[in-house]
Amino acid sequence: MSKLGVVIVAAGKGSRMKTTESKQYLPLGDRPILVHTLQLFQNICEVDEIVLVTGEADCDRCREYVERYALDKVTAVIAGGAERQHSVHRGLEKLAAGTEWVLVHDGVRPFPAAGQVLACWREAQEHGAAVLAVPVKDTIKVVDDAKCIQSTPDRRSLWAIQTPQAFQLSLLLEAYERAEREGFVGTDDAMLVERTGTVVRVVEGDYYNIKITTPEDLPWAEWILHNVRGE
Ligand SMILES: Nc1ccn([C@@H]2O[C@H](COP(=O)(O)OP(=O)(O)OP(=O)(O)O)[C@@H](O)[C@H]2O)c(=O)n1
Ligand SMILES: C[C@](O)(CO)[C@H](O)COP(=O)(O)O
Repeated sequence: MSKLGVVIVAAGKGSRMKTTESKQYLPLGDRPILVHTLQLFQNICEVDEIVLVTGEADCDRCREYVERYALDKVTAVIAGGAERQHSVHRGLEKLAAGTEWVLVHDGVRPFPAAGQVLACWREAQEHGAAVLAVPVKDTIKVVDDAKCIQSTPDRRSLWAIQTPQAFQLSLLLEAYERAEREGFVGTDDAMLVERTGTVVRVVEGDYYNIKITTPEDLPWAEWILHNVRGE
């Protein structure tokens, strides 16, 4: 039976949110944003294990959440690193022996649809690596430091990449170890796999799977919680 592990990263400072409390702990409905995310993966029966990576100072508080919300798939709460990539790497190394597949997910994305999470995993099972994404709606342009437009990529080829990102664990660990050896730091996990020559597939998700990043995202998240995810 292939074991599926999830690494949820929540060790960032949330600086763009401009709050003293790190954004992953801000309330969404009656509980922290991070708890919603943890509960979503807890409730996917195919998930065998969850490793939570958070700030050093927040490990005890997260262990309390694990107890309070009966998150019994959380097998470890560990401290992250300076960059998201470092946090993910620490989480990967904590997964149980025998874990064949891994989903890497942002703790501040509480709304992926469970069916789409599983579709992403199925695609990775077939091809080794897959990510959830949505077609961009705006025209995207490359702009230089002087704020002058340099080019306009064809919008039909542009996708906004989300998480979870799904991988065969051995493939992702190899990519992480190579990136570390070469001093490469990317902004998502797929980048590290792409640079090894492995093709990463996209699975179309939905626009509700937002990454809560700036203050404007908070009322939108409350709306999604009450009007889409049915709380
Ligand atoms: N060193 C880091 C940086 C980020 N993350 C996590 O990666 C996810 C996506 O990162 P982002 O939205 O950029 O969060 P922050 O880095 O906290 O935000 P900011 O860039 O505004 O500081 C978040 O769940 C964040 O907690 C992490 O675990 N470790
Ligand atoms: C991983 C990610 O959510 C994919 O869109 C995004 O790259 C995270 O970026 P951040 O700056 O760490 O939020």
